[in-house]
Amino acid sequence: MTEKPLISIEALARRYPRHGGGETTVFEDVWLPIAKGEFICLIGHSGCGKTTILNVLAGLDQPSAGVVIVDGREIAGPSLDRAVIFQGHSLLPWMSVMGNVAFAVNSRRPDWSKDRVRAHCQKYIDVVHLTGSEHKKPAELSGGMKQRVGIARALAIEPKMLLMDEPFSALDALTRGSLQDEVRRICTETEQTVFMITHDVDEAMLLADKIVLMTNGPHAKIAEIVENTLPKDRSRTNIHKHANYYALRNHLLDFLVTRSKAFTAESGANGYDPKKPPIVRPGARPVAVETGPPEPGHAVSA
Ligand SMILES: Nc1ncnc2c1ncn2[C@@H]1O[C@H](COP(=O)(O)OP(=O)(O)OP(=O)(O)O)[C@@H](O)[C@H]1O
Repeated sequence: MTEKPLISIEALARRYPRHGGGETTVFEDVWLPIAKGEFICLIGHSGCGKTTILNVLAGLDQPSAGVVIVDGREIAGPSLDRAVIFQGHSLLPWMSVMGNVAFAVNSRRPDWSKDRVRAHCQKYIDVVHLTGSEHKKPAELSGGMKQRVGIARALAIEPKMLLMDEPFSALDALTRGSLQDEVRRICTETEQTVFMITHDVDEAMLLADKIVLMTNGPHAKIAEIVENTLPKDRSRTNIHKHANYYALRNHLLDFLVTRSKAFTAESGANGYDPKKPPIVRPGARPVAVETGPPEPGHAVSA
């Protein structure tokens, strides 16, 4: 990354006191630059600290060491610059769809007129295809529709960064698929910067520009940053037809099944530097070699 990142996670660590004395280091030495408009998915086994990192980015948790810099400033607490979409939709049950979105927009733009807020909210309600349901209360909506309201609400405050913690995991497969497509379309169109946690390799391959792989905890770290080598115009229906699909998928699965456990030994042999985790492009030809047919397997660059 040559330009200055929008967000910079630097030397982040989280420790908790251990029963009986001492402390447990969940993760440490986590470094990650995130460029404006980038869609990042974080993948790692349960307990490696993904949600904790997201909470630190949101300003809802304090790191034990390290900082998060957004637009050149260290973050200190929550901000409407960083909107969070959780697994549960956390809507205000007594308010309509419009009311829920407007509530957030009013907090962000207290100087806006009622009409301006309404028009702005309507734009995002339309974007998530909830036109016609503006007056409905959460109890009248399906799980997928509620999640759409959560997405519209987060997007409507036009945050610098959208944070999502497994936002689709509680949905049925059909709803999940169509919402994934919508989120991808919206984030691409609006150049939204996104940091998302998922356990789903296929979801990460569809949505992310970069897939950040974490080693198992305790003492978890970023093992690799995997660049998505599939074309930008990918969709759920054509993604598996691309030549890089299996190289990318197999690389991610191999990491999760095998390499995430043995990473300490592997990294010791390879001169791993947590400040600059290796950048991997499965299926792509090595960046320095621009002639000849694409290489099989995957290329690695530091
Ligand atoms: N308040 C706390 N006190 C002690 N330990 C905690 C506390 N909060 C979290 N932890 C521990 O920190 C570790 C990381 O938790 P976190 O929820 O961030 O992991 P995760 O990678 O998001 O897991 P999952 O994929 O299961 O959601 C866990 O082992 C958890 O037990």
